[in-house]
Amino acid sequence: MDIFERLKAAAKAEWSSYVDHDFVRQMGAGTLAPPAFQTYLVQDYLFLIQFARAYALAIYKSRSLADMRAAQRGLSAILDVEMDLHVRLCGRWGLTPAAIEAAPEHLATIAYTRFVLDCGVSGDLLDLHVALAPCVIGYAEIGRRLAPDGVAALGDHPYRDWIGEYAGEVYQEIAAGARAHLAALAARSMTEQRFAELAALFAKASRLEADFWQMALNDVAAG
Ligand SMILES: Cc1ncc(CO)c(N)n1
Repeated sequence: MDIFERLKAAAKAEWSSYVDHDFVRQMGAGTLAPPAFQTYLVQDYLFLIQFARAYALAIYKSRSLADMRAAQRGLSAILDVEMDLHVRLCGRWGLTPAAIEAAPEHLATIAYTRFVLDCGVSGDLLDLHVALAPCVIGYAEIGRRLAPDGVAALGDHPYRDWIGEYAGEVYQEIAAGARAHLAALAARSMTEQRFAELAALFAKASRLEADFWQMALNDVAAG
């Protein structure tokens, strides 16, 4: 069992509140209300700006070039891969990057991103990567789950672009790389006494992921 499996097992309830969230189920079923998806994607764009800062912080907190390169891959996954999806989809709704960046951040966006940044500022590189893990590895798991028969089988699914992005090979490899790096980092610097502390960080980040989905559902319910 690698460190990621151990963290997931230690935070079972929080993890499933995230990956089995209603938002995810509705998206998979194609029944998710488009305004909820739009709210989510605009907030996610703002979220990714802060997560790019968190990966930049991981470069700063690295003592070896190998750790720096791992963090750089996370940063480039956001800047060169994920952001393209967000810009493309928001563009279809007539939203420019400038308009999205001018949108106010929801509290759920602020809570999650600043929590992760604080883990990095107050802790070490392992704390920071554990706080980042639910994000990158979780979306790969969700993507695979929503496209069990592969991206091609999605047909004209209303959320095929989103699902295809996270189920696709490029993102799956990014997540596998992040998972392998986390395992190497833990093998090098984790003590057993520290595991409970790391599991608490992981559980909190997973809960903040669930709150992020919920924020988009609540926003639409509130009109
Ligand atoms: C909220 C959230 N979690 C994870 C990811 C994956 O990068 C994302 N784009 N947004």
